[in-house]
Amino acid sequence: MAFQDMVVIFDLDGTLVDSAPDLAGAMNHVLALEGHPPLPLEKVRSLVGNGARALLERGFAEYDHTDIATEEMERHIGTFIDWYVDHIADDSRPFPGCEEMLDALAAHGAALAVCTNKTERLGFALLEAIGLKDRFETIICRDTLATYKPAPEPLLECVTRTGRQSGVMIGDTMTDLSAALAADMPCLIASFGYGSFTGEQKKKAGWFDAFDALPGLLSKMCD
Ligand SMILES: O=C(O)COP(=O)(O)O
Ligand SMILES: [Mg+2]
Repeated sequence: MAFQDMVVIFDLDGTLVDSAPDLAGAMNHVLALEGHPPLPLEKVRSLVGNGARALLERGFAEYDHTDIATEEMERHIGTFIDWYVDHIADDSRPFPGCEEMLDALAAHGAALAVCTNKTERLGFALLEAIGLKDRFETIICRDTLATYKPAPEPLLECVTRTGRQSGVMIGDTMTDLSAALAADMPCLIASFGYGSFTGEQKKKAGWFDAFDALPGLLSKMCD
């Protein structure tokens, strides 16, 4: 496989972008309205990876606030999203070396894609706000297709849409690794991301500690 045959598919939260500060802001806004104290940033980081609903459910669960009625949860999600849209990149930034790494991969001829479990509304807004949106040939969000990660289809769709022969998933949580395994695609995990993995799960992915290592790792996969 050569770079020209490959689409490199990036997860967004916790992989390209350190978005936890603004996600924490939105979550703590909702929690405060319900009389709960704010959760620390480190805790929120560990809860990100499956979309807004799962994030809120996990946040409320930290206060043993479970069995929330569907209508009530929809209201919380609405409040969360309204706040988050207004603050989407107050403190969210690409992880160090992100732009340089994307430049290097593009220069090698790789196609670049995003596959995120954020909805299109939030995913596009975040990528636009941090100036990365135009770098990607295709962006697949949670509501772009009928299925979302950990289903394999969104990853396979990135390959189809870019017309490349194969894809490599770059992510930070088990959601990304499971999707890649289901799509029979190699997966590299950012150690600086938000995921947690068992020893067995760790062995199923390649790992990198900083973006400057990524072009070299991918180039080895091309050999
Ligand atoms: O917003 C989330 O919870 C997940 O988003 P990601 O798929 O880009 O990590
Ligand atoms: Mg992620």
